[in-house]
Amino acid sequence: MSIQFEEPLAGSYGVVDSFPKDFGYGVEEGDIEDSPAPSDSKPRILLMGLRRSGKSSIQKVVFHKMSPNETLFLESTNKIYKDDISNSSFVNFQIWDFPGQVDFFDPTFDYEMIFRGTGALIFVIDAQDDYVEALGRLHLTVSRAYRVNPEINFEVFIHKVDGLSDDHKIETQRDIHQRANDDLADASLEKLHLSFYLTSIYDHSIFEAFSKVVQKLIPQLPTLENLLNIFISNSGIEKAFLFDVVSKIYIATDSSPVDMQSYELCCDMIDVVIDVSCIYGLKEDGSGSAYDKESMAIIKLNNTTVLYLKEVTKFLALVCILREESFERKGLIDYNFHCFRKAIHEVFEVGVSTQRLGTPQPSTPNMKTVTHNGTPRSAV
Ligand SMILES: Nc1nc2c(ncn2[C@@H]2O[C@H](COP(=O)(O)OP(=O)(O)OP(=O)(O)O)[C@@H](O)[C@H]2O)c(=O)[nH]1
Repeated sequence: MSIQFEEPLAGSYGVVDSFPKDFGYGVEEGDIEDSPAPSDSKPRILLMGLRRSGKSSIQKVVFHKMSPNETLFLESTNKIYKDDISNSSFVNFQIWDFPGQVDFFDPTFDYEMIFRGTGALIFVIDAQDDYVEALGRLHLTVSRAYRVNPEINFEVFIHKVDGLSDDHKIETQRDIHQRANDDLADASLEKLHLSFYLTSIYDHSIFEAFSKVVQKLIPQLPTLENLLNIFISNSGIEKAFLFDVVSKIYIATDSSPVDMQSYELCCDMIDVVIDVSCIYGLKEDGSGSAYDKESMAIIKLNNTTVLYLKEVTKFLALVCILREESFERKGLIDYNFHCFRKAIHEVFEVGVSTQRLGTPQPSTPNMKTVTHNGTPRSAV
């Protein structure tokens, strides 16, 4: 079904007719990267950690739709595995999966080059294992990386927490947090900030954590949040997520708190829509796409909640949660959505024209410009 351009209904809800003209996008003030760009210059997210901590599993589950059980059969990674996911996803970066122990003293390992082009370094710690060695490795890795590039976001995934009780999870997080920060303080690296997440591939926590990591690398995030806030408050919507359809990570949401259940509901909706579309939505000869401009879905739950999904760009979908009574104003919601969608496209078009005009690109974080379909593009 195509997007409708209905007249707004009169009522208590306003109409989003004037999105701010200044979307907050622009080239940030900052230094221009003066070091030579590495040949492989897409922004990077590095996945590091001890052997068998779960790095490859995370990458396969989040970006390649591998089911968690299948990861049991993954073989150990022996060399750096570069995964370029930009063709299928909004998220235009490379994920580098490192083999367990990286030897910083190995002369063939050019860690300076690697860290220079890195946006985020995710260090995975197996919470089901003794983590003393992992903490030592974490310290060595982040302190080296920080010296090369202090702009990297350092993210620690306390992983495999599906095996732990709730109390044990909290205790483990507290302990790891404390020890890691003590090590940094001892090395006078208090300015190095570590963010911690409890993750597991057996639930949505890994997608949530990855969402937060990616969001920090999107310079337009405040603008997107602002647009979502305006959209939901004028449409009687309770919560809205802007999803990268392929990975199911959300690249932005409105500023009300995210509860895990709502996020899971929206993820499940995307799965249902794509699965049904793959089975019944393609042409008879199998051509066509499971997700395109026409993609939209409405699911009414038995608790008077409605889930509403609509296409925003080739890679992005908006998924909203609202009450049945608010959905009676569907015309208004669709009109507002139309304005919202237009604004999102404009946000990303500014990026393209800025780039065409040859405006200097900022150095960090590494995703500063975007292509037409909203894909951030490296400015390294
Ligand atoms: N219980 C549990 N097991 C997990 C989780 N994530 C990964 N695993 C398991 O951990 C084992 C190791 O996973 P890998 O992804 O191969 O680990 P890796 O860090 O890439 O290992 P190397 O390639 O040797 O560095 C596999 O048997 C996975 O099934 C998780 O969230 N929970």
